[in-house]
Amino acid sequence: MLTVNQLNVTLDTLTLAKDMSFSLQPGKVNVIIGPNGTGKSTLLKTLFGDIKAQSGDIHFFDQTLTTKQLSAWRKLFGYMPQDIRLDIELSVLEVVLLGQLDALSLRLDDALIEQALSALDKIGLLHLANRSVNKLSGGQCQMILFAQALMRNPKILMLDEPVSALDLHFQHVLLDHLDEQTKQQGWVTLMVLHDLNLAAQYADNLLVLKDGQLVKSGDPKDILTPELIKEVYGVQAEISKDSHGLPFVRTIRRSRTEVNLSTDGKVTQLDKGIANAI
Ligand SMILES: Nc1ncnc2c1ncn2[C@@H]1O[C@H](COP(=O)(O)OP(=O)(O)OP(=O)(O)O)[C@@H](O)[C@H]1O
Repeated sequence: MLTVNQLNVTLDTLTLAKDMSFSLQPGKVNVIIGPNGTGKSTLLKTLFGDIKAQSGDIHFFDQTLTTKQLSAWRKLFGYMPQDIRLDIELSVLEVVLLGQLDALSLRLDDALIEQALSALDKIGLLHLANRSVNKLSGGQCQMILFAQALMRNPKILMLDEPVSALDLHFQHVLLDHLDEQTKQQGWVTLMVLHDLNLAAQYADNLLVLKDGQLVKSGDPKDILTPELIKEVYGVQAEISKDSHGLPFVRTIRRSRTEVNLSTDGKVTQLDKGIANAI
């Protein structure tokens, strides 16, 4: 179990985690949602030990995150940060193998190569194995980084917006594989998603963040409501059920009168207010 107790993180003058506490169970997919700039990536970086919290503690069963034992702590993780570009002269297979960097420092054997090829095969990208990564599309890069994170054989898998560049097909390939492996391997999986419908379909546990605070957490079926969406995003939404009985969120645009668009396309006072809020 990954446990966070009374976590406080401030960067410059911004409070990005305020007395945050939660526990994440093995074998469960946990999804963080929340507005831009609210501290989602900061939370992942703090859990990974990239950002130091002002106070609070983080445990994985009997292991504790400390500066002294950072490298042992990081061995627990497969971590796919946000928006990484692969601007290097390596093949896809080599980049996936880098997920096993610790093993590589000893020896690169056939079993490791088989594992890397099998990881690519399972996500439908075996045909790219010998391609140079700096010639891949943005979505292909994202899938390759996912395969690399899987190669770590992690206990904790963290992904920051892993489907942001993916088409509909690959969104589901990645998330189905993630869900299946999380359950089979007993990983603690934690990812950031912006798409509330994907979050509702794949989260066993949803963590809703706003302004560095954990506003709500739980089963999406229980906690996703129009009121919550209005509170967190300031957007009107309707929620129905999909064919699996999962919440389906439909957001509703503001009327033209509300938006108060000027006919000549100039930004109005109301639009400026929205831009400032962002
Ligand atoms: N190292 C840093 N020093 C100072 N401020 C930072 C630092 N890293 C991030 N921030 C600020 O902290 C805020 C939260 O950033 P973070 O990346 O955690 O947001 P987020 O919720 O992941 O947003 P998004 O959905 O846009 O990716 C932002 O205002 C960002 O500018």
